[in-house]
Amino acid sequence: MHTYYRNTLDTYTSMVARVVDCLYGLMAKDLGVNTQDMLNIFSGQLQSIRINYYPPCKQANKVLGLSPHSDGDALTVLLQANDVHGLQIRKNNKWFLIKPKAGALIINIGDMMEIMTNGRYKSIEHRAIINMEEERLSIAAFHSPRLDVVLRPFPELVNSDGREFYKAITNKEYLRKCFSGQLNGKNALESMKLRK
Ligand SMILES: O=C(O)CCC(=O)C(=O)O
Ligand SMILES: [Fe+2]
Repeated sequence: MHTYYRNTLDTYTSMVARVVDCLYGLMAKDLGVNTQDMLNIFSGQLQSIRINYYPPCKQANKVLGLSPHSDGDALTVLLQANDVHGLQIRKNNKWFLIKPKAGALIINIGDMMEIMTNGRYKSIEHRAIINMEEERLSIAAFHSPRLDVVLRPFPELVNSDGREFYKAITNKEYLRKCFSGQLNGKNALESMKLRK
C-alpha cells in the first residue's frame, strides 16, 4: 500500500475511533447506563473500513449502489467523500436523501447498539443510489466490541423497560449472521427480537 495512503488512513481511522469513544460516553449519560460498563464493553474495540466507489450509470434509476440494510456493527462513522449525493435513509417507509456537507461526518446507529440499548436507539436502514453523470465515493468506518463480547441489553434499561427485547449473542456470532445473509433491510436484527 502506498505510504502516503497508509499514513492518511491510519490517521483518519485513529481520529475516528476517538470520536466514537467520546460518543459512547455521551450515549451512556443519555441512556442512564453506567459509563464505565459502556466503556468496558468497547475497550479494545474492532474497527473496519469500507471504501465505496459508485461509478456513474446512464440508467441510474434502474440500479442501486448499495441495497437497503442496517449496519451490523454498533456505530458507523460515514464520510461522503465527494459532493455527489447518493445516501438515503428510510423513515416512516419513505426514503430521504442525506446531502453531503463539507467537513461533516454521519453517525449511523448499528444493530449492536439497538440490541444493547434494548431498542432505545434504533439502527437506521439506509441505501445508496447512483448518479447518472458523476462518480461517488464514501468511506464507512464500522465499530464493534471485541469478538468474544456478549451483546445483550444493559440491565438498567431492561429494568426500566420491564423486560429484555433482544436475545443475547456474541459479537462473533452476530457478525457471522450479518455476513452470511444478503443485505436485506433489518432482517438480521429482526431475528434477534424476543417475542412474547
Ligand atoms: O455510500 C454510502 O453513503 C453508504 C455506505 C454504507 O452504507 C456502507 O458502507 O455500509
Ligand atoms: Fe451501511
